[in-house]
Amino acid sequence: TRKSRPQRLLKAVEGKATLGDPQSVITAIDHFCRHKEWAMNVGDEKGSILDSLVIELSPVNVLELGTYCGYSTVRIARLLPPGARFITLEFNPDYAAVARQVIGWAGLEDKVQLVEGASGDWIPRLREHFGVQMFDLVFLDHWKDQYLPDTKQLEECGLIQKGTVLLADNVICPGTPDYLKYVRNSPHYDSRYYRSHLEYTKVEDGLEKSVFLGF
Ligand SMILES: Cc1cc(-c2n[nH]c(CCNC(=O)c3cc(-c4ccc(F)cc4)cc(O)c3O)n2)ccn1
Ligand SMILES: [Mg+2]
Repeated sequence: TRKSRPQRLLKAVEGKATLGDPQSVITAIDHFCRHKEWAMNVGDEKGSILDSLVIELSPVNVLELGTYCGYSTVRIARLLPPGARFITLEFNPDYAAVARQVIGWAGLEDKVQLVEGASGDWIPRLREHFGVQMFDLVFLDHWKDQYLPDTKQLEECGLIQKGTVLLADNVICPGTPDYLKYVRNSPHYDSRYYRSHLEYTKVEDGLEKSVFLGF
């Protein structure tokens, strides 16, 4: 059967990128998605905003919801300080299989723990299973209707604490209206919108950065 889009994206990485060079993997994926086939990676424009926030935060414990092909996983992992811990959750086994190879091609497999399964099932188990107490940064990029319930579950499990930064992709397109209303109206979050565009297009989209102020 014909290869899937993630598999074709992986072929583009293997054909163009240099093994062990994260930037070349990022460049190869952006080139493929801009000139060959669009794919739902965070992309280079929003990716640069993500980079600057990761550099500024220098987080030790990072959670990503929605690995997809591992593009944002590579963008984040390449900037983490030594000894940082990065867990990324992927629901779709085919996406996860491609992401493992993309992350491996970037030489970042030792920095990332890719966990397969639904966010709702894994969040309550992250502390006892991975020994993580709280996250400094959570990148939300999975099913858009899952952003709010998963944020509430992370709060209830104590994995979001004072100072934790939530960074949400696609708050305009496809849109996460209930999540946006929650973080913007809650007295427990200081929220800010970084205006940008839907990856590889001129359509408006952006990232919402929300700092938890504690209960
Ligand atoms: C752990 C866990 C993980 C997941 C999970 N893993 N991977 C995903 C993918 C989610 N991402 C998207 O759907 C998405 C869509 C668009 C888009 C599409 C079509 C358009 F026309 C315009 C925009 C753009 C984007 O940037 C997106 O990120 N979900 C799900 C559940 N549990
Ligand atoms: Mg996205």
